[in-house]
Amino acid sequence: MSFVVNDLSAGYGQLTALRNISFSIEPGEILAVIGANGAGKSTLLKTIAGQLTALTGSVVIDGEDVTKESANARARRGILMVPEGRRLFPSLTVKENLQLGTATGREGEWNLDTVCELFPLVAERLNRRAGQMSGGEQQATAIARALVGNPEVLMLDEISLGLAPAIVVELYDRLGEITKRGTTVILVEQDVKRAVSVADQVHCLLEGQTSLSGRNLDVAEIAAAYFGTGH
Ligand SMILES: Nc1ncnc2c1ncn2[C@@H]1O[C@H](COP(=O)(O)OP(=O)(O)OP(=O)(O)O)[C@@H](O)[C@H]1O
Repeated sequence: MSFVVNDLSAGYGQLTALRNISFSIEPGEILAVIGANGAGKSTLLKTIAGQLTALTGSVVIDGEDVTKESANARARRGILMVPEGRRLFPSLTVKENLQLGTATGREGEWNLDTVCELFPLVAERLNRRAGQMSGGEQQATAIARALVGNPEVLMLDEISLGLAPAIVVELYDRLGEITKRGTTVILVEQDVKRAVSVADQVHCLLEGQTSLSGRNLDVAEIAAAYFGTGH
């Protein structure tokens, strides 16, 4: 499955928050999107997911242009996002939250049993209300909820935000299990070192535009692009 973003722009009313972003990802690769607060990272993910309308450009999965499709239609194609802040239903149990993730109707390796194997801390808490769990447990549940929808492209928006370092390491450790099944991962991460350590490609945004992108970039170069001191 190929995934291409070409010349994508988006915004809010008068504000163009994202300008002319292009990249392509191979199956099973991880692309890290990095940039300072307000750089446009979440806007990029929301536009790919279809929650925001693209002003220019296209999102193409497996040769099919989905730019005009609704967010639900894209989810049925396997373009799924774990949003910043997780957005679980706090009064529902973990299991009920996971069951909502199957609404994509997609067949595949991921189901309640396999996500529980991947995240034992989710397995132990299936009957707990989501709102009663720790941030790390909620984040694992949010990722598991997206996985049961059997994504082709899994987008993760700042999964480490506000979590204890140990749980962040545990969550990142699981990414290999996800990509080895061919799922492509796009992750937004503020921690440049962590992003570089897991990603095959890095895409750096500065004020809505690409300041640097590619493979095998070094951390100093990325840091310069992140802060806009690279040129
Ligand atoms: N719902 C919205 N309405 C209006 N402007 C918005 C909205 N969401 C984001 N913006 C603006 O769009 C720009 C990009 O924001 P975005 O959330 O994509 O950045 P980000 O890189 O994800 O930052 P953060 O790390 O703070 O989440 C910012 O100037 C922001 O203020």
